[in-house]
Amino acid sequence: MVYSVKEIFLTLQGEGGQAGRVAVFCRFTGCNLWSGREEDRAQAICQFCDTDFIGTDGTGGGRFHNAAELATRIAGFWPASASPGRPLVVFTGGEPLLQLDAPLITAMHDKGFAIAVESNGTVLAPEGIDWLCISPKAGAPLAQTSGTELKLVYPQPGLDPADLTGLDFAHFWLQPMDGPEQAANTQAAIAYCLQNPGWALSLQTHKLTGIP
Ligand SMILES: C[S@@+](CC[C@H](N)C(=O)[O-])C[C@H]1O[C@@H](n2cnc3c(N)ncnc32)[C@H](O)[C@@H]1O
Ligand SMILES: Nc1nc2[nH]cc(C(=O)O)c2c(=O)[nH]1
Ligand code: SF4
Ligand SMILES: [Mg+2]
Repeated sequence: MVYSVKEIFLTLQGEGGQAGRVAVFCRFTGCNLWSGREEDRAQAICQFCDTDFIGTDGTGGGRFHNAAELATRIAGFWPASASPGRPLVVFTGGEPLLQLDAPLITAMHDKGFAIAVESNGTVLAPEGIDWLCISPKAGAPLAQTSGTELKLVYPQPGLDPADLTGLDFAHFWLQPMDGPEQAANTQAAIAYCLQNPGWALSLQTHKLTGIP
């Protein structure tokens, strides 16, 4: 398997239940719900994406010819330190489950990494993911109905949070949709959580702090 990677970087997980934890982010190229080109956004299934996932030209990006090569590159971003903690990689994109496979999961575990994934849930996840975050999209079929956390970008016309609470997740987050209505969306998400305490607020803390 050749892996196409937009970028690899060390940062703090900004969102969800692991916010604040140091992680190596590996952002795969490509998504099944949008081409990534601005001229296609209005026709895309997912129209609010905040991410550039085209190409392999980002920091640490490239084409990796096997799992060992990519795992070695990812592990190289973890700091050598007196307090190394448990290394964590977050596979995202684009849609990471179009590329993440069993050999890469095994290669990361062999290097001592815990594996987190950010997925839109349209593709079934392989075995062995330690922290699976699913973020459903209105108009896209949800195939992966279990995981660690469900993180719903809110609001999405046609996707009511109440229709998701029966799914098999340990945590349910509402994440305000970033964009021109970000302030109003944040207030709406807070109001929804206050009336529906099964949901908690996820802020994109990396944007608040200005880190990647
Ligand atoms: C860029 S996506 C990549 C992973 C995967 N394709 C997905 O959608 O879950 C990473 C996370 O950012 C969220 N996200 C994307 N655009 C957003 C926006 N405008 N406001 C808030 N969250 C957003 C997604 O829902 C997802 O949870
Ligand atoms: N710091 C930081 N945290 C994140 N959590 C999910 C992200 C993503 O784009 O998948 C993301 C991201 O892009 N940066
Ligand atoms: S599914 Fe994820 S990566 Fe794809 S366009 Fe939507 S938010 Fe962006
Ligand atoms: Mg992001």
